Amino acid sequence: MENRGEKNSVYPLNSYEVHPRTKPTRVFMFIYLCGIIALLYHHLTSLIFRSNHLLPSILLLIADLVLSFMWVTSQAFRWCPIRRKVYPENLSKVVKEEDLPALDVFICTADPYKEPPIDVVNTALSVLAFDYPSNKISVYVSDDGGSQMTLFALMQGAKFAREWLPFCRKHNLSKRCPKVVFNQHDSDHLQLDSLDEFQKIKTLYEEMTRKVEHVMEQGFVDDDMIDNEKERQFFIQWKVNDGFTRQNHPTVIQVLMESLKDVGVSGTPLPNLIYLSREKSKHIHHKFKAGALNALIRVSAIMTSAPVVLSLDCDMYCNNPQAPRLALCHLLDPTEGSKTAFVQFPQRYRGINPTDIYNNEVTRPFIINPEGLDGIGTTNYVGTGPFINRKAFYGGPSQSNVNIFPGFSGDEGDLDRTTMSSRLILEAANKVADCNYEQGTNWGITLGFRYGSLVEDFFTGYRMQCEGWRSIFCNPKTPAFLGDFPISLNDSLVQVKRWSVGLIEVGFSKYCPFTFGTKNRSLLMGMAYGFYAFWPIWAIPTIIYGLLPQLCLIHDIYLFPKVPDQWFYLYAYLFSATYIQDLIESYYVYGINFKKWWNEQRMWLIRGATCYSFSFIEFTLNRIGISAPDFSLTSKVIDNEQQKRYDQEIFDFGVESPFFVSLSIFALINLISFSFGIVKVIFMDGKLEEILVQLFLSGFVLVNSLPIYEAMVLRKDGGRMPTRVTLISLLIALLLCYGAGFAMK
Ligand SMILES: O=c1ccn([C@@H]2O[C@H](COP(=O)(O)OP(=O)(O)O[C@H]3O[C@H](CO)[C@@H](O)[C@H](O)[C@H]3O)[C@@H](O)[C@H]2O)c(=O)[nH]1
Ligand SMILES: [Mn+2]
Repeated sequence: MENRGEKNSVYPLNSYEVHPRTKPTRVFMFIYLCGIIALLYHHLTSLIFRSNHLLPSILLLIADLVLSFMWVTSQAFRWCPIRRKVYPENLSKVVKEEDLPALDVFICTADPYKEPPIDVVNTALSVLAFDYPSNKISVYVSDDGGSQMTLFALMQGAKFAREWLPFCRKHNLSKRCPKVVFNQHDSDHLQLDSLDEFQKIKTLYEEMTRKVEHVMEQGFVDDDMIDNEKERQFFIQWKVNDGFTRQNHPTVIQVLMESLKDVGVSGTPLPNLIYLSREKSKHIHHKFKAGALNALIRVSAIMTSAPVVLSLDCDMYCNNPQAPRLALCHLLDPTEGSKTAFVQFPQRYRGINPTDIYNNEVTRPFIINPEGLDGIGTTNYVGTGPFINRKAFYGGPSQSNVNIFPGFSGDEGDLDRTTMSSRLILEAANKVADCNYEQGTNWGITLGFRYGSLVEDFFTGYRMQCEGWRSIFCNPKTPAFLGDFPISLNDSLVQVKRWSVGLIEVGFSKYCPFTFGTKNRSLLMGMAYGFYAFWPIWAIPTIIYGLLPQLCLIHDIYLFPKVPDQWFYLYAYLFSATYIQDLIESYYVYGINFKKWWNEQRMWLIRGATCYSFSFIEFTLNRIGISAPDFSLTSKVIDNEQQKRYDQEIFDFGVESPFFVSLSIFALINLISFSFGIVKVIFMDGKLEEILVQLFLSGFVLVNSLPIYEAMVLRKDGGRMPTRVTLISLLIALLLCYGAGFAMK
């Protein structure tokens, strides 16, 4: 095992080691590659010499070509995975507390009804309470929902913060998100004599929650919810503008807490808290989250311009107040720090059920692959949880003096930042949040978050790396941030569909990783990012292997080598080796138990049969102008019924979604084909050795589909498969079974 991270320094900030599995993995890579080449050879010879079922043979060849392509490109993740350690205890020896860099935190929210304002407040409070000098923290909340309720909630949050932040510090709480602290009745770690204090602050929190809920019920901020004239002024824009809607409204910037003016109950300084709702107009596209973040970058550049930026989704609260110090162990590294664009903490979630039925943890792309990318210096950006070097938004690591405010009369460097809420500062900040400010500038092209993909995070991180920046994966035992995730199958698939559309957008752009990435960075990076950019093509082998052998079986067409045939063993090897390697990696290296792993592979099949193929259709429709890209925000509101089913690990169908029609068709065709095969072998003298592979494939899908059959016939609850979906899929499945005979023969 190597340990190349520990520099000559007496006080190292970080170190890393290469995974011990790297060498055996490379040997396996070579053996498996030989298997793939043999398989493709077999395909070609059978196509040329024994082409009795031309169409199915070509389709199988296509499926295997796609699988081979994905396998080859994904080896970039396995080439040199590393694991890092940080030594935050050494930070104080390298940099004085007062010299720590300032931190601007961006929190994005977009809809008060899908993202409850009280949760946004909780996220903001958890970050305001970082174990970091208060006067160096500025939290900016971007509200794309343009909602007075969200502003009201944050205003209440700022009042509560005056009590909460000193309280966290005094008792050195290890969790600082109020909702979490109060929910788990976690007062154990407090001294007995401070329990009173705990109760008192809990009551304050509950009062705040009640007020916010009341305003949510009303749908607006009533005068009697406001304490004084100053607060009334906060909401003036909603009052004077009759046409204030979420899509059409002026910029609202409100400084809710100002470090230099405000102090907490104990006289300690407080961080800055700023509410921003950028200007929106129906006539100018707002570019979703990327647009919101670019407005945040500019506004914060005017108001505080901290060298380090943290970007969070509104549901991602801080679970470890040490997080900034962990990130600084990399960003302040004497040799590598200045080349580092961002330090990414993984997306982790709270409340995942024990076997993670929808594979929300997506361990492979979120934990396993990033360790591989880290080894080649190009960890991917996942939108929430990265600590970013502000310079990386403005150009490559060697670039300097970039004008980030084109067309701006005042020089932002000249602005006096000592009073953040001065008229001049606020005027400038308002100007750069205008919806037409970016027109004719490089924002979204070479500056800030790049436009053109629904996964602005992936795209922007990738472009930074092509400019020469490196990035780092930091995955401490105690997750730094925890977030929400969709708890119904349909919502989960809708989310993955959005990601898929975004990824294909990158794949089919002029920045295609295979060409642009390889040229500007490295072959391994081009392969890894290319793998992601074409991720949804996994749909092709899933559809072919999930339907074709089954339909052929029904029509007595046998596609695979018979059992004692040498080629049969090749198929058996390739199939089992991938599954076993995946299982070993998941189980031994990442501690994922068998059930979780099984559910994970099931979700890959489900995604292949639903959202991946739908994302291709959506991407095509967007390209030819029939539809437009849509962000389809994930709802973070909890439906009690759904939550109950989720906690009991019961699949939640319930809605009449086209995804479920597609899924049911797969389930039914495989059921029919498997039954047919069994009947054939037992009662009609069918030869098992001839149909074994096809029977196995049907059986494999069948076992994976058990929850679907159950939801179709046995269940009565709200999460059952809607009857219409079952009937429509049955009809289509029967038609396909019948029609396949004509097509294949
Ligand atoms: O027009 C928009 C749309 C979304 N958001 C915010 O974007 C975040 C992510 O939205 P969510 O619906 O939760 O999507 P997820 O799929 O959970 O988000 C993942 O995927 C996104 C890219 O599709 C990344 O931006 C996110 O960081 C990443 O967590 C939320 O905070 C939203 O408030 C905006 O600010 N403006
Ligand atoms: Mn989310």
